[in-house]
Amino acid sequence: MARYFQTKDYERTVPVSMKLLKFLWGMSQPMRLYMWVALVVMLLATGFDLIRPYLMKVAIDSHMQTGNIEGLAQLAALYAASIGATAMFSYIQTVLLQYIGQTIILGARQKIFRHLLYRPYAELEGQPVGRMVTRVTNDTDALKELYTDVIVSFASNILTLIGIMLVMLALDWRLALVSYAMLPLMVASTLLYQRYARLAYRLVREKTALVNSFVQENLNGAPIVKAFARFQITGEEFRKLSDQYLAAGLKEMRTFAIFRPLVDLIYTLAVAMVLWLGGWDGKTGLEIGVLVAFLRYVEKFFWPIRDLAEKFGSLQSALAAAERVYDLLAEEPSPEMTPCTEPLGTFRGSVSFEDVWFAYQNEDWVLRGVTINIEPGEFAGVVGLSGSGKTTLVNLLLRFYEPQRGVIRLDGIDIRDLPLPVIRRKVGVVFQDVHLFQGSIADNISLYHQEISRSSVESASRIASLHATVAQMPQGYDTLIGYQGALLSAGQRQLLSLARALASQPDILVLDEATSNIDSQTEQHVQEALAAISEQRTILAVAHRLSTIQQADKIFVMSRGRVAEAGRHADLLAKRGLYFRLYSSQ
Ligand SMILES: Nc1ncnc2c1ncn2[C@@H]1O[C@H](COP(=O)(O)OP(=O)(O)OP(=O)(O)O)[C@@H](O)[C@H]1O
Repeated sequence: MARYFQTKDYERTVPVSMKLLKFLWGMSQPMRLYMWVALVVMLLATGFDLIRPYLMKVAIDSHMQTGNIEGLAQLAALYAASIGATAMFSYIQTVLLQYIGQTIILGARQKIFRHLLYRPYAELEGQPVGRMVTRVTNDTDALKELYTDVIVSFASNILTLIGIMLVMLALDWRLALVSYAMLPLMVASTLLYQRYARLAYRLVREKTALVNSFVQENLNGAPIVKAFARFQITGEEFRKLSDQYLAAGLKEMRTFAIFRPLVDLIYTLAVAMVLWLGGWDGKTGLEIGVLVAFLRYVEKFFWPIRDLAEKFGSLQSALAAAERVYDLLAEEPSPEMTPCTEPLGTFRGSVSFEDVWFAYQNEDWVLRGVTINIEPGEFAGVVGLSGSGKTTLVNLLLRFYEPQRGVIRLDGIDIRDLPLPVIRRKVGVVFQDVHLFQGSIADNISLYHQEISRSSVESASRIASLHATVAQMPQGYDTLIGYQGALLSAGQRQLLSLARALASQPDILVLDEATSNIDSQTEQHVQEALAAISEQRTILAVAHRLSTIQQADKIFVMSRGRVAEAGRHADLLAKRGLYFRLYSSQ
């Protein structure tokens, strides 16, 4: 059975640390009063349920045997009332518990999502999106169960169990002791069940996350799947994952399926023992009503135990989810979490890299002592072969990563001393890969910033040479652009992304291959517009197409992480070095 679950990871039990309990207890804080009320309601529902076998005993022993029809009718009414009360309290209990769970988890889900967004860029970049989706959705759902299904019902089950044991003792202590004799058997099978149920459940969750990631990745990359006719391979890979998911699900089901009949078997044993002892005792005068009531209590006696065992599985999975959520939220907040209290002053716009060394991993240096100086209002170009480190410069300037050595300064201030929100607001960037959100053109330019008015959106769009295209659209700036801007051409998407960077009127504009998909005529317009605005702001443009940066005040030529050459277009051509070769090859 030990090899039943192969994955070692899942053989780990969740340590219920004080920290975790404190975290869970803390999350329930706003709902605590409701939880107490739910416990009372639950006990009332169970109490009305438990009273019925006793009413039956009274009916048989006191009324049927004496022929007291009136008493019997009264009892029948009481019996019916208790059924009604149980139903009513059960309903209230369900609604209340769901309300508690949903409310707690509403807050938790928002916290997790915000936290993920604020994680450092380097960390997010390496994560499969599907796994993060699972954290925000599935894990919070599992956590919800803790509040809807586990905590309160645990307390209620334990109290109910004690209640039943006491009632059984009061009815007939010998029969009670016989029933209790089944407890060790029950505990043993419960423990065994818990062990395998927990492993099975974790396996299912892990496979769920894998399936989610796979579906997400392949649907995002649908054009590649189609263009490279990867239907069959992708289908087969998904089939393998689904098979693993199915196998995990079936393991979980088998574990579950064994447990219930096992409990029934133990229960039947208990009934047989009670009947045997009751029958034997019957000769010495055990009232039939007591026996009937006792048998009902024995049945109910096993309910909370079975429920506890089953809920223990939920408890474990919820704890596993809680642990992941706790670990996630306990991570050091990224500097972006710290709200910016300083007023956003204006940069004059100088940018400098001073002997900057950077490696994404270990000692694989991508930048090797880069020194760049850009004066306020200058238009600087960065060129170089693919992989020479141009985009990395942009990533460092935005503090997506920190350099291992050297300093980057904005207006002479080390950017590590500048609050991130300040940098992000003052440096506008157009990325190589354009990402557009669902919504209209205007929404995508303003990114829902209230302070960016429709007229700012329009003027940014004019500078980006997008206005004429938008003006022709029936809904103008309110035109919906579809999922990831599917309804726009690649060039239009780039122009939109440029307009977005311009709309916030940054002091420093960074363009990473911002015009690579645009025709030369439109590019010419963009160049002129940029030249006009570059009088008030600094522009740093990374480009493959050298025509883009010919007018630049300075051009830096990158080669293998170093600045190999720097100067104006004409001077660099005259040098007949790397820039000349790049230029000649275009
Ligand atoms: N997130 C990352 N993790 C690890 N290595 C990376 C990462 N991003 C880039 N690199 C590596 O860093 C080097 C420089 O990449 P960078 O994107 O800065 O080049 P580039 O000059 O902008 O190239 P291109 O012109 O193709 O955009 C490359 O060798 C690349 O493999």
